[in-house]
Amino acid sequence: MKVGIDAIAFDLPKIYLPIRTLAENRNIEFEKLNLGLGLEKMSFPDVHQDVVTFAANATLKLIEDNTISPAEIDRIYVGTESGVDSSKPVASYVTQLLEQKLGENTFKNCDTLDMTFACIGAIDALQICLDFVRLNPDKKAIVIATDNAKYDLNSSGEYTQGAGAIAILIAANPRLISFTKEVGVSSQGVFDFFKPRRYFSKEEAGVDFSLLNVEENELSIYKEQPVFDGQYSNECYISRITEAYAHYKKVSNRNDAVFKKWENIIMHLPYCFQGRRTFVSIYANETKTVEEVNTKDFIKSLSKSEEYTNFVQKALYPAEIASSKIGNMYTGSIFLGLLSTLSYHFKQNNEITDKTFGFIAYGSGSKAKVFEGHVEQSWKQVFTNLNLFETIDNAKEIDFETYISLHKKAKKESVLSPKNEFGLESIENSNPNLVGARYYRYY
Ligand SMILES: CC(=O)CC(=O)SCCNC(=O)CCNC(=O)[C@H](O)C(C)(C)COP(=O)(O)OP(=O)(O)OC[C@H]1O[C@@H](n2cnc3c(N)ncnc32)[C@H](O)[C@@H]1OP(=O)(O)O
Repeated sequence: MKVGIDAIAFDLPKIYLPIRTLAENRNIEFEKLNLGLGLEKMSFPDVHQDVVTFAANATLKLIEDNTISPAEIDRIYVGTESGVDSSKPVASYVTQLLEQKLGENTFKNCDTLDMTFACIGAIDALQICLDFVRLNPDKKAIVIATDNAKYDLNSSGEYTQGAGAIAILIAANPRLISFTKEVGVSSQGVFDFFKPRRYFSKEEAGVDFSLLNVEENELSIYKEQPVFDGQYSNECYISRITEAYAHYKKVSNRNDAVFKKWENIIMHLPYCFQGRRTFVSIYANETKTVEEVNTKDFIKSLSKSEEYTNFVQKALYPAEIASSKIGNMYTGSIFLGLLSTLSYHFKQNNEITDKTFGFIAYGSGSKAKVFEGHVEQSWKQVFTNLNLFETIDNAKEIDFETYISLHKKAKKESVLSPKNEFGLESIENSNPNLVGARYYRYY
């Protein structure tokens, strides 16, 4: 029996800052960001948007566009590293919101959960749900990847920002992608990118917690932006992925260059060109002699060669298209790559049924996973009304001042008023039993 992704939906920010605008204001060469890292636009959440609204909107679309009966859904598992609460999961906000539209108690018997392991949390959720359906073929699960990839102003992560959610339906005999069981894994505990809990005095926190009965230094917050070392995080990404690829060959009992069977390679993309800049090591190990690979600057020159550029254009480019215009989505990034790749083939009218995709996931902290998926016969049916590229191209450009005021949360009015979507309405600050509760509604 095949198990995998039966349907997919997304919700993305509707506003963006051109990378050229950011480059000009930060005094960074635009060519470095555009030609060197592949960046074109940076999507940014509006005032009423957060990881909850992205997740709820994507899931509502998934359910409505695919006429899924909510009663069929046994699990809703969310992968996120930017939750809005340290205890109450995003999943519980999502079911609460969906019930506003779909009816009270719709998800009463549905198992809901958040999973966090930086950018790989939604892949972990996917694999747990795949196993669940393998054991219970008559049941279905929804996995949601939702995040706001927000970095400090003026940091080297600033130009890689992005946000949004992707929701997928996991089922037996899927229409889109079926997955084989083998998974290559590599993990190592490191501090390449993390979001530590920090303790604050009431004054430092700068928030009115007067209703809470707290002592000095009892307030702790997670900063939305990570602590990170960019170049070290790149090294960890490359090491874990190379190791997970080797492990994948071991667990799947293969000695050949497995990537050669992959029509496309769908990687976690923290920015557009990270995949191509990394995969060159695996490409070299699999296709060149040890002497060549160990020659000084060999990998660097291979990465610029016509041979490798042609390979990138065929295998990796389709997943990069959306990334260059959205930015990082943390957990959602690998699923955006899948959407982008399938949308590309749909637009080109390519026949890719039965083709194999290689999936390469990474989460800081750190862990990588490598596995394979096969394109199912009815994939085009799912893509008929998805319009990913059109949706991205319809986003509204914002200017630098608007971006800064959104980043600093100084802007109070949405750039684009919410319409036909869930939006954040208010945050409780008067009832002591509910301080900090977030209220949303369908606009
Ligand atoms: C965060 C996650 O989601 C989890 C992860 O994956 S961790 C791994 C990735 N880490 C991150 O994304 C953390 C946040 N990002 C960052 O800190 C930084 O963006 C980064 C470390 C990823 C990149 O650092 P950077 O200093 O901006 O860029 P750098 O590594 O020097 O590369 C610049 C590229 O532009 C090229 N370049 C520079 N000037 C150029 C020009 N004028 N024209 C063309 N190309 C140019 C350089 O040659 C280089 O490309 P190659 O190495 O392929 O030759």
